[in-house]
Amino acid sequence: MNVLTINIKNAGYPDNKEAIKDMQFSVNKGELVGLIGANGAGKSTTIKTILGLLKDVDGTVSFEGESRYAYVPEHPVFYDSLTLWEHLELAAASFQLQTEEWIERAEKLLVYFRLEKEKHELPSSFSKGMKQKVMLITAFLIQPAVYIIDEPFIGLDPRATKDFLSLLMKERERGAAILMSTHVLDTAERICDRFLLMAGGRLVAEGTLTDIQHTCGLSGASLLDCFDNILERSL
Ligand SMILES: Nc1ncnc2c1ncn2[C@@H]1O[C@H](COP(=O)(O)OP(=O)(O)OP(=O)(O)O)[C@@H](O)[C@H]1O
Repeated sequence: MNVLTINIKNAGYPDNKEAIKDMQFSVNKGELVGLIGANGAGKSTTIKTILGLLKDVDGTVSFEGESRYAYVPEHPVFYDSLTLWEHLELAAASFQLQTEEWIERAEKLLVYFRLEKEKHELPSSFSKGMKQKVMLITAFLIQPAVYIIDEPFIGLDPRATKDFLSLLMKERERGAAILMSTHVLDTAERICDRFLLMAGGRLVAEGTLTDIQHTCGLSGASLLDCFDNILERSL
């Protein structure tokens, strides 16, 4: 079942209205889809389009029914005067989560990501990885139908990456649909069900690793080798 469906003729910015073109794809319930592409390929623009942040959009983005989504940005943003816990309270209030339920989940998530001691501190003073963890905790707290995650691996240490991935897999088992942009192709290759490869603002290949290997005639090749091959051909 499609939870998120994108059908974009073009989208972009006032001075670059066609930053992405002809993007059609969907993300299904319980599916983890990797959005892959070199710098400037159009991944963030695709995500901004899905989030409704761009004015210059010719096309449609639809979420199934009342599906709620959580967005985890690459660069975390916080309210300067709110503590970590107050950020969680704000998220819980915005999504009208049941008090006892969210508090129990929040406490567990803080322990899981080893931030329980910093509960009443201001995230604006946290390290990069700690800030990223707060974003992840907020998203996992909401338990949305769709996760949109922009490059999650850069700030996280190896243990936090492992913990994040195991929670993400649990969310997928729960039925969450996940769209995740990343440059970390070996991890993406290991965890994603399907890939969307972008270059020059367009989708240049999509499917499972086997589909993509088939597209470039490189049976058994890594995602990185397939991606290089496709990029060379699309130049
Ligand atoms: N605010 C903006 N105004 C005008 N053009 C922009 C803006 N942001 C991005 N672009 C252009 O849109 C295109 C796609 O950029 P985008 O940020 O979506 O790439 P990306 O795949 O997310 O790259 P990266 O991996 O570096 O984050 C690029 O040509 C870029 O120059």
